[in-house]
Amino acid sequence: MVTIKDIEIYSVSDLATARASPWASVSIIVRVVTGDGQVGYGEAVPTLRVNQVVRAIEEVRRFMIGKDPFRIEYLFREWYKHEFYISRSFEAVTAYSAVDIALHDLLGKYLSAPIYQFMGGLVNEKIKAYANGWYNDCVTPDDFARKAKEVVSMGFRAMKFDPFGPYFDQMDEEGLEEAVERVRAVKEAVGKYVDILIETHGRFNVNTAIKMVKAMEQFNPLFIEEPVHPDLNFEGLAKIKAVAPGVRIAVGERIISVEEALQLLERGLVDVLQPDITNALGFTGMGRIRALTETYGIELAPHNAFGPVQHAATLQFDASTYNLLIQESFYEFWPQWKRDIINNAIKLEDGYYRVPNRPGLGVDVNEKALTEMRFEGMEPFHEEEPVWVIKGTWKRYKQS
Ligand SMILES: O=C(O)C(=O)CC(O)[C@H](O)CO
Ligand SMILES: [Mg+2]
Repeated sequence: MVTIKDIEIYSVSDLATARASPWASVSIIVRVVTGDGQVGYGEAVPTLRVNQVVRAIEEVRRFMIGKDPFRIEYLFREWYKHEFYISRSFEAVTAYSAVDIALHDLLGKYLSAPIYQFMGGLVNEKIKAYANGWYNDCVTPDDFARKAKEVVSMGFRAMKFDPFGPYFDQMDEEGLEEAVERVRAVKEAVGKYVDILIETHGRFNVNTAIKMVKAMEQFNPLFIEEPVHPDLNFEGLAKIKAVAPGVRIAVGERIISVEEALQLLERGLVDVLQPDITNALGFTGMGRIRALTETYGIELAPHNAFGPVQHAATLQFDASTYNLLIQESFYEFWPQWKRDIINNAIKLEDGYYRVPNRPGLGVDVNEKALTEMRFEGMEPFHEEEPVWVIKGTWKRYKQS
């Protein structure tokens, strides 16, 4: 019988080159090794949790060693039985998600099949992507317009950005005006047929979010994301739906269970769900969430903001997903060290990624990079600019 011999955990970074994405300036990669020498890779969420997540993966490792890696559903159920807080703990969930991704990678390698083959088979050979991480240091509308044009020239037909500068909870009239001007500049720069997606990062209280959504409706965004604070704010989302029923609302990057997805869906408050394979229980959780969204007639736009193993895993999931709207990608805007973690990059062609059809995740992890880039400790913390924004954008450009 094939058994799990070890789970190696690699925190990797080169803080000197941390660019647009402070929350992902460290990548947490797991490497599951079997007794007969095969390896599978997974990835976990770092966002100001690196040390805690590494400890949580060590706990999953304690349970996994000696087990049969192919009993994927059984292993999840067994760990669910032991891990008392798995329905409540982000750290417990991202730790398990990373290992679940690696188990699928392993299974694919043993079966000589890409993961999409046993997630339902190939539905989409090419995945439409939207760019994120492209607008670091953009402050004025001109800054945004210039970079947006560069994004289009790379082939992207869709892009997401957060135009809200340094506002949190509330936003005054000047703040709203600045945000509207930034969005208008991007829309004019990219033209009618390139989609714009407005990121809010769960910043606003309900009253502010309502004003914001009404002001942004004129730009026909593909969706507006996390318009209110992210604590499953059903009442807030309901008020937004009531005043702007035609605006598509996306949420879900922070959900950690299928049950949380259900709570959003059954209330009819969400138009696009954004589960993340690294914090929604890996392929096991994503498959269940996908079935739910199909039942409710909701589209998926998986969140994908951390690293290259997540990127490859998400594309495998997308390949077998019929109700896929669009796929987020930071890949083109990552620093080189992060791109180097994968040897055979998945290239963007006219705004689409072609899904690799090689076994497992379909990519080769650069093991040398994992050891050379080893990093101990947490990501940088910045008093003025929260870790979750694109670097250099927590600013106003008008001085009142
Ligand atoms: O990619 C997104 O949609 C984000 O919101 C990016 C982040 O700030 C990130 O996910 C924080 O962990
Ligand atoms: Mg987001």
